[in-house]
Amino acid sequence: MFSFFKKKLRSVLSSTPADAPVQPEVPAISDRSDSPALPSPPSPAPLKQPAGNGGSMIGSALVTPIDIPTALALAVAPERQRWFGKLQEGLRKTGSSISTVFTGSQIDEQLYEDLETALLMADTGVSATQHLLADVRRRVKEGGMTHPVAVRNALIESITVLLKPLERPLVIGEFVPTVIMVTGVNGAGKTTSIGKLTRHLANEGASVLLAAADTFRAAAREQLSVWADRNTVEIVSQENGDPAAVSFDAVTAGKARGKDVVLVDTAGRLPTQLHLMEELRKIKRVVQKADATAPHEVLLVIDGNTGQNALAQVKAFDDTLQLTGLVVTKLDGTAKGGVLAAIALWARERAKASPGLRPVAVYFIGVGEKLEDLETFNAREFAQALLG
Ligand SMILES: Nc1nc2c(ncn2[C@@H]2O[C@H](COP(=O)(O)OP(=O)(O)OP(=O)(O)O)[C@@H](O)[C@H]2O)c(=O)[nH]1
Repeated sequence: MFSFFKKKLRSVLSSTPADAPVQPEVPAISDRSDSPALPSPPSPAPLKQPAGNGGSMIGSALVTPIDIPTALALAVAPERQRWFGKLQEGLRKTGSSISTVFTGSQIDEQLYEDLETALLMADTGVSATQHLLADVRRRVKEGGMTHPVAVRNALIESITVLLKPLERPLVIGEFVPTVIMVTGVNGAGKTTSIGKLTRHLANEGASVLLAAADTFRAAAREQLSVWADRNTVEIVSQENGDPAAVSFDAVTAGKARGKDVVLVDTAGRLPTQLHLMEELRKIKRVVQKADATAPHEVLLVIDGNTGQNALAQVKAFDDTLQLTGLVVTKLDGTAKGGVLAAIALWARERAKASPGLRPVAVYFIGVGEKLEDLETFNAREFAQALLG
């Protein structure tokens, strides 16, 4: 069983740099009742009460508890095996054309040519395709392999090794609150993913404050609320307000109320909309003003179905914001799942070119619209599901 989040003790981590590599196997938030996983929240600061609506004011923003119908019972965490089945099913379109390459009886140049074509068709991109081909050839040679099935296994290894650096758990608890800024193009799955994350966090006992910095779309707040858990989630919103001001107010409120997590939902935008990209930069800057250590995560949600276009988004948003992580949605039914390999190669080159930057992780991947359709990313599992 995989934990959805990794928790860290603030005291333990005070000697650890924020960008230090994360070590695996730390207890999950779910065992917080047995361990001092998350520091006790400080006493909430008194908040200004607005007249007559039951909410409270943080700066100019109204903070109101979200009312969720009780019929929405908390979902039980899915078994990983069931998830693997879903992932395999979701990646079938991408994987099946690659797998047919290995149905012959010998390893020859034709096989490598077919593999190259299949990887390119899966939107792996030229560089990652060349990288994988060279690595597979080396493995085949060094291993003295003679049967195409062995090439398939070599490819699983090559993909696993390439993707491995992207595999890192999202850490909650090192900072209180952990401020997570979520960005992406319109329709990538931001609000849905934030909703799922919120629900998982709430299920594990973490208190969450949502900043509705998507001030364009009124429905975004309602969309979030159906995922949220009664009493553990509050939302800071401001109709037609300034997204940076909403974010500032939310982080301030999160600190005052000792929330475990503040999730900042931003409006969708294209990297070509420069003024909107500048607005994201401003949100990040203003969040930093509210908490000098924040944002602790800057996530980009990408639609896996958009293949190489998703890679272009990653590069553009990273240039603007210095991303720390990705959520890759809509890997169900896509023929373009190879883009993960392209992202991994980009991340590797980024780490070489800018060793001072925090590496970009793929924290979660999504294969559908339900809560259980978003899970933590695991490199080997992904490679096996792809070619399984
Ligand atoms: N098939 C599939 N659909 C998904 C997945 N994740 C999200 N969706 C759907 O994608 C659509 C867009 O999702 P939203 O969460 O509204 O996207 P958004 O990025 O917040 O959109 P904007 O607020 O317009 O920027 C919705 O219909 C979601 O249900 C996924 O993993 N698989």
